[in-house]
Amino acid sequence: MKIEKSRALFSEAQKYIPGGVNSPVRAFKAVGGDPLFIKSSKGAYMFDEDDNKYIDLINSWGPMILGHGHEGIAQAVREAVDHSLSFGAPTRKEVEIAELITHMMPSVEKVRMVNSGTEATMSALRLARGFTGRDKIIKFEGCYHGHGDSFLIAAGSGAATMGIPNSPGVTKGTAQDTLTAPFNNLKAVQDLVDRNNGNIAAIILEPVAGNMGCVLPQEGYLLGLRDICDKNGIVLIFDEVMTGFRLSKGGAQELFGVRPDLTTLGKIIGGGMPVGAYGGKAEIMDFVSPAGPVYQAGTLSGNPVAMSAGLAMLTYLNEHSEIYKSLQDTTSRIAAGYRLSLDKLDLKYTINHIGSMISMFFTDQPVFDFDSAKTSNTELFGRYFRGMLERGVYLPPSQFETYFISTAIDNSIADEIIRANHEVLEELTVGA
Ligand SMILES: Cc1ncc(COP(=O)(O)O)c(C=O)c1O
Ligand SMILES: N[C@H](C=O)CCC(=O)O
Repeated sequence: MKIEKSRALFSEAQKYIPGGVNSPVRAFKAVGGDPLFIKSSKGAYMFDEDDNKYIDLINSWGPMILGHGHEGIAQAVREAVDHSLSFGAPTRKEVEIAELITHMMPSVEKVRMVNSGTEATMSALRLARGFTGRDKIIKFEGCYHGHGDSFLIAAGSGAATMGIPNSPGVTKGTAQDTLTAPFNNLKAVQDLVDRNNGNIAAIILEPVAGNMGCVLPQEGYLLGLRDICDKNGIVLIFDEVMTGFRLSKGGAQELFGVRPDLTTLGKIIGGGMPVGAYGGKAEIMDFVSPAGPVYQAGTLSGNPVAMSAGLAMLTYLNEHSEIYKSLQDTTSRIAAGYRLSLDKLDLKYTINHIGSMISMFFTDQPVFDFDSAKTSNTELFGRYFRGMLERGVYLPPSQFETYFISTAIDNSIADEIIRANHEVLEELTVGA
């Protein structure tokens, strides 16, 4: 594979950008080799600066549910740009998208737009604290909620990949207000709540974790958390930055039938543009300024171009809910193909999947929390990643991420992925 142009760009990039990238996981540090510089994308594919073509299983870390360059979204952006890039004043599109979000996700009675998932979770947390008058929060080991200080404790995603789940720079004062528990362990949460009686403002989680690889909630887990929150006056926050409008029209909360108090949303509601949002019960949301006392603001929040892209995307999803079944079928086809290869090669790796999210862990243990995710052989994952890349399949460059399937991946592309997976596993097995 020729990647001279990407290599040259990476070497230039390192002179001006820390580590040569604008988000750590992109640097390929966990998998080895040089990162690829991407020039364009269309449908299921991305093209790098050296004109190599890849089936994209990152899909911009989630938002490209409809694949790259969806015409409806692109057209909405073109039209918005013709009107303005930004006003810093209210617009009709903000009202329309807010109304649509509350329709698609009924637990969200009111919603505030921000510019990223990080902003959404930081703001939701401040709101939960302001609303309850309490300081402490509970998050789960291996869950990632962006890079806000309160969340860089036992964090997944890039923080886990870089081996810095607890980042320097977070003050002891902040860290002590973040309590952590293992995912899928209700007893651990109950113990924390009992030991910190009346001091917990919020429990925040990814209802399906995507940032330690794909990890599903066990039967009754989300309902159990709902119950603990109800009994203790704690605000339950579902971070649906990855799962909202991806796992179903109404997100993971619809799929599992559990209603959080607040929900955080991100990249998906911008159709790929930089957007985030937090919303939930009107009673809580009315604590946000200027309706209430909890301050939160943003010059570019509700940006008209981003709102137009998001509105086009959500409108499409709302009107085409049949895509969720087809995404699930494609993902199941890939999982079944992978399992067949594992059987043929007598390998016992673990595959977790739901809807259009899927991960393979290089471990024979079931993966249900961060500790079990960490039993995966990450060095082997690195070799697997490189093998897949050489065969034109671009996976997230870390074991602690999820692959995202888009509607642009049809059965024949899914079969290409399955074939590449088989070849690479066979090669790794022979080479072992
Ligand atoms: C579940 C979750 N929450 C929050 C974030 C933070 O979003 P952003 O990277 O847009 O700040 C991410 C992704 O990075 C995420 O996956
Ligand atoms: N897992 C993260 C987002 O969902 C990865 C994106 C990033 O950190 O750049």
